[in-house]
Amino acid sequence: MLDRLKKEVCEANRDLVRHHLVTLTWGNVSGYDSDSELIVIKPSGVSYEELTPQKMVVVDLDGNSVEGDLRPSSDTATHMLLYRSFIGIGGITHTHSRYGTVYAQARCEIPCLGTTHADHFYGPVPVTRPLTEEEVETGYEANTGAVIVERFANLDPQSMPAVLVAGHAPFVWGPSAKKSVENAVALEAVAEMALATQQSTLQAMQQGTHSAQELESYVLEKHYRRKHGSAAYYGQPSNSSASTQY
Ligand SMILES: O=C(CO)[C@@H](O)[C@@H](O)COP(=O)(O)O
Repeated sequence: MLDRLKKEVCEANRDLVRHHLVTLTWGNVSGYDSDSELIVIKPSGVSYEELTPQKMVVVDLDGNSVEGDLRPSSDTATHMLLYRSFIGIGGITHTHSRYGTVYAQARCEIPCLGTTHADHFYGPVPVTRPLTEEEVETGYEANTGAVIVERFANLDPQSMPAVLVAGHAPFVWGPSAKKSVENAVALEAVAEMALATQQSTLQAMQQGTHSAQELESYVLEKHYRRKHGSAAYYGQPSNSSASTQY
């Protein structure tokens, strides 16, 4: 059952290492099959090198184990809530990638400072509020999902396929497990560039004479729409990234 998805999710998890997005086992990828309403997710604490499609864990949207001998990722309840809330997403990647996590720990959104960012994310990458002590004690992982969903009350998860959980790290999604990893790669790249941009102007910012310049909204609009939606014209006609919504 779900053999193709298990293979894709296994490869997507292994790709986290290839893209230098994880240290030790600090990250996980899942994929969602909308027909069966089942989630395939990395087993908790297992090294990426050891992963095989057979070791992937299958759970339903209530967290019941459906297949697999290993315990699923400790973040499974967060993934479950995102699949329930952001209808249409097919993959989720959670990492502690360095620059994305620096912004999450600073509890700062990643500002949209240039077209590299605008090509991929339609505006600043948002940061959640911190969880309360009660939320941590009464269902930490599910409540991590809840603060993400709360933050997206006025945001579109299609045009903004990423979030920073305050004091924690990024969660990124997409139409498939593979695409969610690609979005995590993009997030890390724009976070690194934004930090370098902000640091290079830091002295002037401290003196109050300069601040990092946010990208003009019309350039953001142009770059995002070149790659996303019905008016997209980036890439080749058969290239799905030209019409991909996430
Ligand atoms: O966020 C964290 C740790 O802070 C976890 O995502 C990370 O260690 C991965 O956990 P799993 O091995 O997927 O259970």
